[in-house]
Amino acid sequence: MRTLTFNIICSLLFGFERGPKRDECIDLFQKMVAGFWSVPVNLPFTRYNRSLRATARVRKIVKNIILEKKMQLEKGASSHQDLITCLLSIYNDDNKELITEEEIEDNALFVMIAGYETTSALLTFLIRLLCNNPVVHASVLQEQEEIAKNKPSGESLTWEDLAKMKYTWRVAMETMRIFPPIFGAFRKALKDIEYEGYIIPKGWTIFWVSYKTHMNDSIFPEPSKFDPSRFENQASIPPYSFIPFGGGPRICPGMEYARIETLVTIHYLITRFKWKLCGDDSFSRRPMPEPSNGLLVQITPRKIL
Ligand code: HEM
Repeated sequence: MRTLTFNIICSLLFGFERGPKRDECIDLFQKMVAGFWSVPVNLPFTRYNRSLRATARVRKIVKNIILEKKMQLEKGASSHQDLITCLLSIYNDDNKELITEEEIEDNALFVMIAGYETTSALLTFLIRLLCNNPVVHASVLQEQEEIAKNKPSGESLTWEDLAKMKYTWRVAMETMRIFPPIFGAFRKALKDIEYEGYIIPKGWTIFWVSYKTHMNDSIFPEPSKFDPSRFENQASIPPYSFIPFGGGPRICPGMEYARIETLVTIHYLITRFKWKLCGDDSFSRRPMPEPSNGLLVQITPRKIL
């Protein structure tokens, strides 16, 4: 799933298509991300050191992509090909580039990271859940087959089709409630806040934890039960209580992208394949939730409608 989300983000956001360069990049990228949560000891044999070296090479690749795009733009290519060409084409009133190449490089890397392990964690846990829960699997399959059978063979999914995937998205939301890919983030208290008898002074840094809120039984009754129907009436869920994507002005800007990526992937997976779990079912957080020994599945093609 990580390879899939990485490839999607590369081709959609950077116009970086299939090929040996992209394959090299995913390998480097995995080494880079592995070092984010390592002890920062910079010696040749450490994970941290491998991550630093991989980061330098990924940066070089992204820098070259930016230069290539810049040349294409100078030759009259469209400024709306991908994220990089859009960022390169933002000018100030004096017709000067508003964002430096270094900033574009940083943004490109940040978006790659933010959209890589998050959606892949959601997809992995959805695949696991669909194995373990035949009733939910049957309902998702029914919804997706209904959409597939009304399309001429080979026609891509449309926005209208995505809007029809209501049950599938409720299953994804319930999956994120129980296994939020990001377990929390930092905020700064703008004023003194009283919380359950404690004062959090203005200026303090707060770490909000989505899992705790999602498991609060006064908001989500029987919180350990997997029940997608709790999202049928979303107006009944109090604001800032379902927060897999965070909230407020810094809410995840990739939320819609993640929804589309998830729905499209599940559509093709469930209508074309059957799968069953082969390995053990345990998982841990490192810090993303992930199956402890990978999610081993046996996958077989289904008869396509
Ligand atoms: C299931 C998938 C995803 C989940 C659960 C998720 C979750 C989150 C969360 C919890 C935050 C912090 C929000 C806050 O502080 O309030 C965040 C921020 C962010 N996400 Fe996502 N995300 C997902 C997918 C993506 C994708 C696909 C992209 C890009 C294509 C993306 C780009 C970002 C960026 C750029 C930020 C930083 C926003 C800022 O600081 O202003 N995310 N995400």
